[in-house]
Amino acid sequence: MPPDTATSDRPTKPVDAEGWITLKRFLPYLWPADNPGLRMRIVVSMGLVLIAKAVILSLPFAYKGAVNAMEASGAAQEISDAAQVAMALVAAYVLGRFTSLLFDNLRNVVFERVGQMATLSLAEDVFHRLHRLSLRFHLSRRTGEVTKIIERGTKSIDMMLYFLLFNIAPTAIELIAVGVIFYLNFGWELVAATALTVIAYILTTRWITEWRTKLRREMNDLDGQALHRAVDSLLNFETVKYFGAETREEQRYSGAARAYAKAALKSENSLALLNVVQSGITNALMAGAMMYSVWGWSKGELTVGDLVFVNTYLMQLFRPLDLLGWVYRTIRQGLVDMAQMFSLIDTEVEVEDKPGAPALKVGEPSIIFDNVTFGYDDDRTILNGLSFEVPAGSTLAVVGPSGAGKSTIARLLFRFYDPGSGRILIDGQDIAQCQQDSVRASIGIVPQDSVLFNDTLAYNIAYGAEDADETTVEQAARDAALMPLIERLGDGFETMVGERGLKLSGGEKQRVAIARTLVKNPPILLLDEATSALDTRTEQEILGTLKRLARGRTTIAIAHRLSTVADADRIIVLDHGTLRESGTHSELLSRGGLYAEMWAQQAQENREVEEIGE
Ligand SMILES: Nc1ncnc2c1ncn2[C@@H]1O[C@H](COP(=O)(O)OP(=O)(O)OP(=O)(O)O)[C@@H](O)[C@H]1O
Repeated sequence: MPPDTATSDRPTKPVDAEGWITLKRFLPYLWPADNPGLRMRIVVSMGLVLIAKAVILSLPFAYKGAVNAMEASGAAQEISDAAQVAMALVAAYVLGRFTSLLFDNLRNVVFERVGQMATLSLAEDVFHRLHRLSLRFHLSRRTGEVTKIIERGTKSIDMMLYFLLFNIAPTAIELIAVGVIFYLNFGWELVAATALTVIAYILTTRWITEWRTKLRREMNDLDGQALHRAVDSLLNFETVKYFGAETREEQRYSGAARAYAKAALKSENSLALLNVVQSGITNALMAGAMMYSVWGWSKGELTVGDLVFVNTYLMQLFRPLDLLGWVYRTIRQGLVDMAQMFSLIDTEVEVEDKPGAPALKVGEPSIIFDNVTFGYDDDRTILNGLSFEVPAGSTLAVVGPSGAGKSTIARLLFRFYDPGSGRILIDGQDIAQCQQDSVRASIGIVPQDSVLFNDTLAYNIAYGAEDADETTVEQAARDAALMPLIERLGDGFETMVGERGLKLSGGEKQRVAIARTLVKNPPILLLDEATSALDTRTEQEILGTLKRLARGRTTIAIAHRLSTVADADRIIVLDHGTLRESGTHSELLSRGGLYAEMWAQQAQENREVEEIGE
């Protein structure tokens, strides 16, 4: 499987092979190695199933006995004796039914926890995995579709456990037991007829269900697409409004939703066909078996009790068999849903820690890019043999035309990707050989557009460190010059910031991002065009705060507006992924190269803007 592309359907293997693979993956959840308590619950509930089945299998004997006793004729005493026997047998029959129901429910109580725990641990596994997947996966995923896959997959596990243990296994046992009982009481003909019917039933059910599975897959895909359209459209509500595109969005959503509704209808209709075919097969056997009993009775070989006996067994057998069709369908569908979810779990993690990789230890936070070559895709190189050094405690500015690869430097430093060749060293250690968590822990970032959680200001600031207390959060807010805003807001630190922080202005969001980074207190700081989305006045204010943030830290500042980084200790100019120039602002200006050209151009633009302003 190509890395990080799991949101699409699984590759087309034969359905059975895929089903078995999924079932094998599912076994550890069914029989958790680290939880003997749950395994005991499964054993006990299976025991209860067997007891309930044994009771059920003995019932037709009582029923037959009662009917045969009622056929007694002769003296009043004989009839009265027969009535007593029939009465006792009928009582035993009813008691048996009740006992079997009791055990079935007891089994549910014992088993409930197993299903819940299996669902829980599967959901936890998927969530754990999703957050560890690479940036590439998250950039290409569709959030709505992924949540739907998880929801369907985790729901299936409970159903699968239940059906496998309490329907398929006991029904198989019942089938064998009924076969033996029929053989001992009536000979091989009835056994053969029952066996053939069951085989025909299973094969037809399987055949129709395979076809239905394809329909279901189509339906799932269309459902995911409709949900994706809805989520994407709602997330972009601002853009929709800017372009007055409400109707366009409605049409797009409606198109997807209608396609889903059509597929769902097709799937439902195919279900009706399956039910009719199944019922036809089972009723044919019922008719044959009953006629066989009547024929035997007419020849004096069988009693009325035998007719009731056969009838009761077949009725009992068909109840779970009737369900077997539904169970088979549910299991097939569950397998499809779970296969999709397991493929999410199996998505290859692009950036992995090497076994036994040490944690990055930062004493002197120097950064070295040593001949780094990198491309997001094999056919396009973004950084081409890039080398530069940022001494500990200094500030390096990275400038260059759009698309030159500036932000790519930030992503590589964070180890969102590993370089194709070359090394990135922090304090002399190759970050590709260190634990990625430790690399990320040593770097703080203020991106161009900070996205906040839909929670309180305090929550968003405290997010910088797991153990941040109130004092730390307050101090960070003060240092990030957030206090005037917080004092203005009615709920202070407890103010909700809205989805993705939309209730705050761009400058305010950047201040929250700065406060969050102050809470993290990393030795290395990355400013990725941190002020380029702001107006000039807010930019100046935030730049002041950023300078305070950068004090004492090794800083890489990626910038679009050269004036914001003119005082950096060193500036490198990137062009098409290669280092074109490097030096201080004045050195670069006097060199008259790309930097001087960009500087002159931006100065010209500023003058034009000022003239328009006048
Ligand atoms: N995830 C990605 N997959 C494929 N290509 C990408 C990806 N991210 C960026 N690129 C491409 O890599 C090139 C460099 O991108 P990068 O974001 O590093 O440029 P930049 O110099 O920061 O540009 P800007 O100043 O416009 O932000 C661009 O051509 C971009 O299209």
